[in-house]
Amino acid sequence: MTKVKICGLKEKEHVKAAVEAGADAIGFVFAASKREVSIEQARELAKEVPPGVLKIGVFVNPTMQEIETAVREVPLDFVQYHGNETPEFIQSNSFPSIKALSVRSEEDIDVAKQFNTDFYLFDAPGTDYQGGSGLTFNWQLMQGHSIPQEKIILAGGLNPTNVEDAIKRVNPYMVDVSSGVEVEGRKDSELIRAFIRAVK
Ligand SMILES: O=C(O)c1ccccc1NCC(=O)[C@H](O)[C@H](O)COP(=O)(O)O
Repeated sequence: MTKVKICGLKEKEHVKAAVEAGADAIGFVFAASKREVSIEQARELAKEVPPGVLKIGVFVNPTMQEIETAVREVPLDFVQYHGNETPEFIQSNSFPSIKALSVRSEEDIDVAKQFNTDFYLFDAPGTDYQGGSGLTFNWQLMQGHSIPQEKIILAGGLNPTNVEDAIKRVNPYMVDVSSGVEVEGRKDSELIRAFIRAVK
């Protein structure tokens, strides 16, 4: 069954709603964004996440020190690189990793092969921030690549209505959502539940 990551959580009630509804991963954004949280906030939110649900820290061009501090203090299970990090930078540490790639063309999907990471998160290009735009990209571009399906996380503009179709077309290991479970810029517990229901 396709796994689900609910990203950009800032409030305990939404972390609880996601966990209770069966989320497999929770994302905390440590980058310039309306969804940004501090290490202290994330540490408090993480207390609501039981073992078995992954805690993923989202970073944009972080320093190694920033990553190490967050991994230790929250603590995090995965580091999601959502900026222009190089393959060498990502490989210079041993943290489980996800490399986010903005998809405009088939070539953008091939870029994944340069990175030795646990997962690739294919996303629409950012608008206001580096991610979390709420826009979809052309899923047709995900046909015919040679990336192992079990390494693919699909993101970008997913919501309770379109996620079933997205899964049928792309067959990802995991889907990721942020804007699609928000109302007026704030997470919504009912939409979180509806999204997870639609996936499962
Ligand atoms: O969500 C953000 O605000 C964000 C800001 C800066 C870098 C990454 C960010 N989000 C990363 C994610 O994993 C989002 O869930 C992903 O981009 C999908 O977002 P959406 O299209 O809003 O569902």
